Amino acid sequence: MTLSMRYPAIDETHDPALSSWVEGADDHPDFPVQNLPLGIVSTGGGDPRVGVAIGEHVLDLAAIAGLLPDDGRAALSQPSLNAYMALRPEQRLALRRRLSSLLTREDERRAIEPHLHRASACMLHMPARIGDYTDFYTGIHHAVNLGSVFRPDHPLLPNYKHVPIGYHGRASSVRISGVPVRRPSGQVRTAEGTAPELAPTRRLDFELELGFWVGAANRPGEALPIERAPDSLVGICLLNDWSARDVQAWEYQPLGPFLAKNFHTTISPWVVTAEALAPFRIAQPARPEGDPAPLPYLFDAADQAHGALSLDLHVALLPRGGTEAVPIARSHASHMYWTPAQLVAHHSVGGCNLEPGDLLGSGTISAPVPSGLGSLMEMTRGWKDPITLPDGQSRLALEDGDEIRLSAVASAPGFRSIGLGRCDGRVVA
Ligand SMILES: O=C(O)/C=C/C(=O)CC(=O)CC(=O)O
Ligand SMILES: [Ca+2]
Ligand SMILES: [Mg+2]
Repeated sequence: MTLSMRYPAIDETHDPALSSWVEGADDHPDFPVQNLPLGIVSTGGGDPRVGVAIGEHVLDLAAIAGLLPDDGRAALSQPSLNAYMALRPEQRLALRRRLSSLLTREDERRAIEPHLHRASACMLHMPARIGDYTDFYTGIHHAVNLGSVFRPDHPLLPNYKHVPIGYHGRASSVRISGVPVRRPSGQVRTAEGTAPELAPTRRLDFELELGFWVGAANRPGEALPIERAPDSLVGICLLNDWSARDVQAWEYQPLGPFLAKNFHTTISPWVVTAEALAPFRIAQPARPEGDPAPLPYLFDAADQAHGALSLDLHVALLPRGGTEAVPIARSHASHMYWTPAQLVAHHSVGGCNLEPGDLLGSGTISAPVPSGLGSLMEMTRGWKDPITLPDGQSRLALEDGDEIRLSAVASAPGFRSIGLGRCDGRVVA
């Protein structure tokens, strides 16, 4: 195996000239035939099943199981993608190639077209049963910004550049795009030195993150070497780690975030596969001069050469009562200090078994510029400077009725861009 083959290769399914017979798919910003993301959908009150997004349509894979590769087909007749995520890389690749051919070849159209549904008529469900969700802290600019508010004396703690920092999140409250986000109550202190009270959070915030879906990985007690980590990264999504910052500020020491971040996490419902991402892998930016080299278990030359992602990330706010979402931040996935493979290698190094359907959050991905901040706590410089919206409203924290929309586009010269779909959540009282 050559170094560059750790991740799926670019093949005929990424050809920018490929055209689908599905009406409108070629012009769709997120889901042209070069993407083929998988999700769980139902139509007309039917059972949830595996579907693939193509333009404004969804193809029901359970209904065309007979046309899919024999090896691995059973994984696609399930009400979740956990079995798909457990497939071997070559099985996942064979499925993608078959789907690409079915949706581009005119001679397949008659057999396939009856099983296409308009996306607007489909209900989307959680893509997988998430056994465990872990949130990392790889956005180094976010870590510096947040640290300067929480711990002005040491914004970046001395471990940051040696160990991928993370915390075990809460899988049960991860929800797909569109599910309203109820403002949580929690213990807060109104002023330093006063007694805490139980109150609805006054510092509700969002976090711009990517989610990494884990597939077949390691057995309990066995570390997964970084060289094999790419096989376990089956796809990505957008992730908004809603945060109650006043609760967080009071509760987080010494064990880290707890109730401040476990009430609701929003993800985009489509799994954009590792295979689809082949053209969008880039080198991990070189560590600044003077930063420590990662320990050997976190270092792989191929991962450094291909393990980062070329994804533009966007945040928009649709304010309460508003009709138009306002762009409030734009960042890029290359601001992650650690690659997804490094996160997997680190998570498993002590023998913790990762399972198909586990979800890893990147941590908030802020860019090192004022227009690229991935949370309100950063944009307001620690609740000091409100942001002003075009309609004259201003915000320090999110208000009831506000909606946050995350989006992302993968692009590379010579390839068709693909998107991650929607990751929206509206705050309710
Ligand atoms: O104490 C801190 O520095 C802050 C920690 C977090 O907010 C945890 C978190 O969700 C990290 C992230 O999204 O980058
Ligand atoms: Ca987070
Ligand atoms: Mg758990």
